[in-house]
Amino acid sequence: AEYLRLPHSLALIRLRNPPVNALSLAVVNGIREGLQKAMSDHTIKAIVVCGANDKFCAGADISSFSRSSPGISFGVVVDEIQRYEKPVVAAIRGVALGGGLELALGCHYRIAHAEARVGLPEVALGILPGARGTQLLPRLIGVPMSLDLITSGRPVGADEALKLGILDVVINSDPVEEAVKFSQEILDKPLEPRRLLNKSVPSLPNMDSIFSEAFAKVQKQYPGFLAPETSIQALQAAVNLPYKLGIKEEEKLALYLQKSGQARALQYVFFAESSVHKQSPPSVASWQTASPQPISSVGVLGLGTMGRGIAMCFAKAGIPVVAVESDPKQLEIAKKAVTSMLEREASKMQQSGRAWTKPTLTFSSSADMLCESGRFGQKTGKGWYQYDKPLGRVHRPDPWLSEFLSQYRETHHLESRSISQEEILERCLYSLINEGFRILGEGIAASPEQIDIIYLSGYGWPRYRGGPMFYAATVGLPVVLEKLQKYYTQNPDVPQLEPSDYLKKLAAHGNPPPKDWQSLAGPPGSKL
Ligand SMILES: CCCCCC/C=C/CC(=O)SCCNC(=O)CCNC(=O)[C@H](O)C(C)(C)COP(=O)(O)OP(=O)(O)OC[C@H]1O[C@@H](n2cnc3c(N)ncnc32)[C@H](O)[C@@H]1OP(=O)(O)O
Repeated sequence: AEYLRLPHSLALIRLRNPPVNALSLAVVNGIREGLQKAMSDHTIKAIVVCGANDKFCAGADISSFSRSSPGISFGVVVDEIQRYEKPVVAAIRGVALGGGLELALGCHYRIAHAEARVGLPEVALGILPGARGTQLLPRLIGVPMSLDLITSGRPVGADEALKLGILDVVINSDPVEEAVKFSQEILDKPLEPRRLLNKSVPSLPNMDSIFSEAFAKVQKQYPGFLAPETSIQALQAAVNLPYKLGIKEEEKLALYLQKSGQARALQYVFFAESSVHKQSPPSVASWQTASPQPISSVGVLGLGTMGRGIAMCFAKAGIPVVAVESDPKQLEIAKKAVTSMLEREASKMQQSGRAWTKPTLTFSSSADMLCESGRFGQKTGKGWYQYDKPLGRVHRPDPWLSEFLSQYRETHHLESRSISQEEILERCLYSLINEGFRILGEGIAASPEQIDIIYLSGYGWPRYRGGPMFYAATVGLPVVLEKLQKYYTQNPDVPQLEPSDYLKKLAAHGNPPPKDWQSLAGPPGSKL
């Protein structure tokens, strides 16, 4: 941060850390030194805080989160500012987010440009506004709006922020110039009413129900996410405890979130999302040089209009298709439709004198066998389980199924054994992850981040787990490798379990983070 003496006995502290003036340790120290200088200089009467390059501050430097504990010591700076005996005015352009808004809340006044945006988006990173945000915001704008803004993390525009009371002045001109004029006008005004830490949270008669509704809302809206619920607990502390104890509770809850795997995963996702926008396919891949890959068989999930069309395309190309449809009615319709399409195709080809080779089109029989026995699942009260009643939801094991499975095993010469939840999870996930390593090694996927973002945005993978490749790094690559080796030895007929060379190469380096994988594993192959 830079310190400048301005005319009219004013000091200017300008945050400078491109591109978004994030709060690194150096920036925080700079702010503190600037403030101390201004306080000890008796010729300085007021201080304006602003950001360089048309941005106030986008909060803590997310890239350094793994090295420090964000928020905690910065809260002390925010309190110090409030207690200063000279007015401190925040001049906001661009964004004041996270720690950036907390800094502004510490200031005695906040002036912003009409196009500025302010907010506390910490929940999106798996943390909470831990530098006094959860304690100061409700003192300024009340509990209901603080709950809304903190649990959603949504930033608001300057006009809305003015209405809510977060900002004092919104202008269309330069906020620094405005703050300089404004500072001179408020020099004689008492600072005590501007110190949020000495205010109490506006009380409401129905506070308990406001909080219980907020808990219910976030559980429904963000299932599995820890940060929104934990933020509500911090806001409860703001209501129930004096400031001194409230900030201790905020610190405790912030630490709990920082240590959770969710924070690490969500911070990884923040950078992964921004990097996938910039990445192009691996350098070896190009539409000009790409050659088709051999396809030996195809699986189609779902036999609606699209699924049938896709199955037909492959069948017509002579590629074996396995199609799975769980809805028995849809399956019947699809079988008839596909058969008649194939027959039409065959007769067309016969008429044109071309040879017709019957394609292999196999429907999975397991669900059929149950349905053929009248077991349509919950709707008939029987399926893989028996239910309390048709359409009932309470299920219990069915002796009929044990008999069915034992016959099935006999027919297919399968040996029965119990499979733990752990094995199910590992075999499903690690084979998926293994495929991820394979396509990285082949140069088909540009980066682990790309695979992860596809899983987060396209396959409902929980954002707070960071995607399958990040998950592999969380578990540890040597562990993933060892487990795959074990399962492959037990199931040599399942090629998906054979550890990929790319994974082997990386695991030889221990457990490097995803961002280092490509440099460690060397250039990808050229399958594309
Ligand atoms: C020493 C400890 C101090 C502790 C202080 C107290 C702790 C408080 C907790 C927090 O503040 S958590 C952080 C809260 N802030 C955010 O979540 C903001 C995240 N950023 C954004 O929403 C957007 O980036 C933006 C600021 C609205 C700008 O969006 P725009 O579309 O204009 O640009 P981008 O491409 O997104 O970003 C440009 C560039 O900047 C990097 N970046 C953005 N924010 C941060 C950040 N907070 N920390 C580090 N880096 C940040 C972003 O990754 C881009 O970088 P690139 O290299 O160009 O890809």
